[in-house]
Amino acid sequence: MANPSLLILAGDGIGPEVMDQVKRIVGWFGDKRDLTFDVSEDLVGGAAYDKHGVPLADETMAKAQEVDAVLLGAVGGPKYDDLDFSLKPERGLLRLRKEMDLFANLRPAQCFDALADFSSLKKDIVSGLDIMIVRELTSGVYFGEPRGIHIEDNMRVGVNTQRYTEAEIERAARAAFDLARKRNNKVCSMEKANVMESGILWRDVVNEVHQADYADVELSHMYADNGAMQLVRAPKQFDVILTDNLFGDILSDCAAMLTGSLGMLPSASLGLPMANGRPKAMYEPVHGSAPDITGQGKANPIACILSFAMALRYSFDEGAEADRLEAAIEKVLADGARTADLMGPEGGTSLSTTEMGDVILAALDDSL
Ligand SMILES: NC(=O)C1=CN([C@@H]2O[C@H](COP(=O)(O)OP(=O)(O)OC[C@H]3O[C@@H](n4cnc5c(N)ncnc54)[C@H](O)[C@@H]3O)[C@@H](O)[C@H]2O)C=CC1
Ligand SMILES: CC(C)CC(=O)C(=O)O
Ligand SMILES: [Mg+2]
Repeated sequence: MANPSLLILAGDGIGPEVMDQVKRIVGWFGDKRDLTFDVSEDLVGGAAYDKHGVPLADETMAKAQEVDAVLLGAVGGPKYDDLDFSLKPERGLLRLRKEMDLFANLRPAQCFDALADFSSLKKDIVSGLDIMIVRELTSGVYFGEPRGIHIEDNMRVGVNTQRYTEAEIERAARAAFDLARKRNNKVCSMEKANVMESGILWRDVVNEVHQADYADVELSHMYADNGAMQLVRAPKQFDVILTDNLFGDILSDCAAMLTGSLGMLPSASLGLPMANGRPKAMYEPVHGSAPDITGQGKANPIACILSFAMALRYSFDEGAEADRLEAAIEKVLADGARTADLMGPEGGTSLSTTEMGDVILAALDDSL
C-alpha cells in the first residue's frame, strides 16, 4: 500500500522555524515506528506571494486537495500589510480552508500539569483543564457577502456580513456532538442570539439537531461575551464549546492563555470524508507568524508538533502514536524544558526552538 501523503506549507515568520521541528518528528516516525509519510512541500502566504505574486498558487491548491493531510505553519507579517486585500497572506490560508471545505476546526485547550503554575490564572482554576473548542471555519463573517470598503456620502464605509445557512450550522453542530460523545458528553453552544439574527438561527438549529439525534448529550447555550468571561472565570465547567468562525477565533486565543502560551495550542481543520475514507484535513497551530520573535530561535514548536499529533489521530487512525507524541511532550515539560514564552517572571534558562525539538525527539526515543 502507498505511504500516506503530507503536504507541508510552512508559510511565513516563525512558521518555517516551528515546522522544521515537525519535519524531524515526521522523520522519526518513519525511522522508528515504520510509519513513513510521502512528504511534499510548497509555499503559502507571503512566501507564495514573493514567488508567485499570489498568496496561494493554483497548483498548490490542487496539491492540497490531493494529499491525505496538509500541515501548515503560519502566514502573515508586517512586510505584507500594505498589499491589496486579495493578495494578503491570510487570504491564502482562507482559500485553503474554504476550497477544502474544512468546516470543523477542532481547537483543544489542555493544561499540562507542569504548566499549571505558569498560566496567568490561578493554578486550581486551570490544572487538569481539558476543553475542546469546535469552531465553524468556512462561513460566517470571514466569508459573507457583501463585503468591502466603499464610499457613502463622501465617507468610507467598511462592510462585512455575518451569514450562516442551516446546513452550515447543522454540520458544525454534528461535529461537536460527535466529539462530545467521545469525551464528557457536554456541549455548550456560544453565539449572540440576543443581538444577531444569525445567532437566533444558530441556537434554533443546534437545538433541532440535538433533539433529533443527540438527546443523550448535555446541551447548554451561552452568549459568546459571557462565554469569554466564563472561560477565564471557571474554564473547567466546559467540555466541548461549539461556536462560529469569528467567536471561535477569539475564544480559542483566549483559551490559549489557560494553557500557558499561544505557542501550546494545536488545531485540526476537518472536512468531509475523501474516497479513501480519510477526512479532508489541515493541521496548524492556533498562533500566527509572530513577527516579534521571528528569526531569533525563540518560537515554541509545541503547538505545531501537537498539530501533527492530531493528524496522527484524526487522519491516520494512529491514536496510540498520537498518545506517544503527546506523552513525550508532557514528559519534557515535566522535566522542566521551557521555550522563552513559557518562562515565568523569575526567569531561568530557556531552550531554543531546535533544542525543544531535540528534547522531544529524545523523549520519543525513550518511549520505545
Ligand atoms: N493561522 C495563521 O497563520 C495566523 C496568522 N496570523 C497572522 O500572524 C501575524 C502576527 O499576528 P499576531 O496578532 O501578532 O499573532 P501571533 O499569534 O503571531 O502572535 C501573538 C503573540 O504570541 C506570541 N507567539 C505566537 N506564537 C508563538 C510561539 N509558537 N512561540 C512563542 N510565542 C508565540 C508572539 O510572539 C506574539 O507576541 C499577522 O500577520 C496575522 O494576520 C495570526 C493568527 C493566525
Ligand atoms: C486567517 C487567520 C489569520 C485568522 C486567524 O486568526 C485564525 O484562524 O486563527
Ligand atoms: Mg486566530
